Amino acid sequence: MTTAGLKSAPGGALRGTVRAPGDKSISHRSMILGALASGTTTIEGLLEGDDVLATGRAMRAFGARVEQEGVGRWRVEGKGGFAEPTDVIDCGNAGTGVRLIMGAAAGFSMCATFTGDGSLRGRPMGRVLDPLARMGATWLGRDKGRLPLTLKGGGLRGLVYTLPMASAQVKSAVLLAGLHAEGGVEVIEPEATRDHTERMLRAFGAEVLVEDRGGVRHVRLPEGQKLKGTHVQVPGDPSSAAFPLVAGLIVPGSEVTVKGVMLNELRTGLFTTLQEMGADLTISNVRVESGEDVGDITARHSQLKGVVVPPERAPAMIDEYPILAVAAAFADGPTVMRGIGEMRVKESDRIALTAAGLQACGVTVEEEPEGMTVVGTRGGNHPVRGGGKVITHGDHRIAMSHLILGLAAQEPVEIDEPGMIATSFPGFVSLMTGLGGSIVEA
Ligand SMILES: O=C(O)C1=C[C@@H](OP(=O)(O)O)[C@@H](O)[C@H](O)C1
Ligand SMILES: C=C(OP(=O)(O)O)C(=O)O
Repeated sequence: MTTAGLKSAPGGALRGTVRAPGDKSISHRSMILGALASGTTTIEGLLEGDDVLATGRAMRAFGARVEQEGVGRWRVEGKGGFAEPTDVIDCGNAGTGVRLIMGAAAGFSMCATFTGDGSLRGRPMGRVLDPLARMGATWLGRDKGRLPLTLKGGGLRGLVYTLPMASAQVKSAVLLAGLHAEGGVEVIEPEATRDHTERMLRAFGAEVLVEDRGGVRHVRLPEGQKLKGTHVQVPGDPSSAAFPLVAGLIVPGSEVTVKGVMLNELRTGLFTTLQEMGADLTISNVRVESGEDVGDITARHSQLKGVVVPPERAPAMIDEYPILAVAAAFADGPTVMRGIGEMRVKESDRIALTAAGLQACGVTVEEEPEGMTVVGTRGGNHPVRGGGKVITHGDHRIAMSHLILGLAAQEPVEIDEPGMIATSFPGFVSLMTGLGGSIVEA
């Protein structure tokens, strides 16, 4: 892990074709469902980022055999359930990992103690502990359900649960617990969130019933579902593809293609928003891989204009607002982002850090409790200054977003802590330098 900072500098156009790394959400789920299932699950294209590797180690601790067979190729031998772990489960930096694993573990009559890094220990776990407790699980831990905590599961009853916030992690925790709950579970989503758990549960042989009732999704998992190992082809991660694609849009003269990007519409809100801003983004070669639409996306340098992002689009692009804010800095006029309070409880307070990072680079940003407005500098007329030293608080997306900004600004941009980039996008620096970007140790 690099300890020095990193610096990105403006230079020539970015050009080339790259492959998106495996999707993080699907990679976590392939490990967890593989471990819960009976028999063999083979995975291709797994994201070998630190978050997913921590989930793989956790699955071993719960009794599964998890082996790497090649680059991105893994085999999970599930035992049809979890066995009690003999040590603390450390989920590292991964909210997705710990929340989904707690849901899965709650189904079994055993105790498991969970922890994570400093960032994860500060994030709210009550959002999954509340529904799990209603199902009959118990837990002991710090105030407000922060990690570390011990969860005791087993003997769960069914639950009909309306999500109090748009969170695929909470939905997934309830569904995974529901695999071993009397009467099954139903999750009601007033705002649709990424549906990978539903799709993948089906691929592992479970019956999942999804109904849209007046714009509200009802996801029902009937009692008694059994999972069987399967093959998972992990598609490219749109949240990671966002970085080289936005770089292609804001660095003059650029043309960047990212191949194999998942196009699930509950994940592609950023691309829709960029197109509304006037981005030259073209999608080609659309095909279906493991039940998900996948395509190749080409971004050409574009003069963007500011837009109002519909708040209801937030769940489909929640991790992409920091990089959208960077694109918005290069646009003509303000870009208004609202309904994004969830950004404050990610790896960092992403509204505060995005605003602070952009302000350090000479961009005007107005912060709101659940939103922010980035005032674009009208591209060539008033270029983005850059030159900031950005505090990332160990947040990978804050780090990558500001490094992208530095490739298109007038002065280099420095970030303090690049090590965490490996949680979601271990090849980020080499991929960007391969396209012609200048990113070096600070
Ligand atoms: O389910 C998932 O894989 C994820 C859901 C989102 O979190 P929330 O469920 O907290 O919105 C997202 O931010 C995270 O990166 C991955
Ligand atoms: C929020 C994120 O991940 P997680 O919640 O899994 O830590 C992310 O990757 O941007």
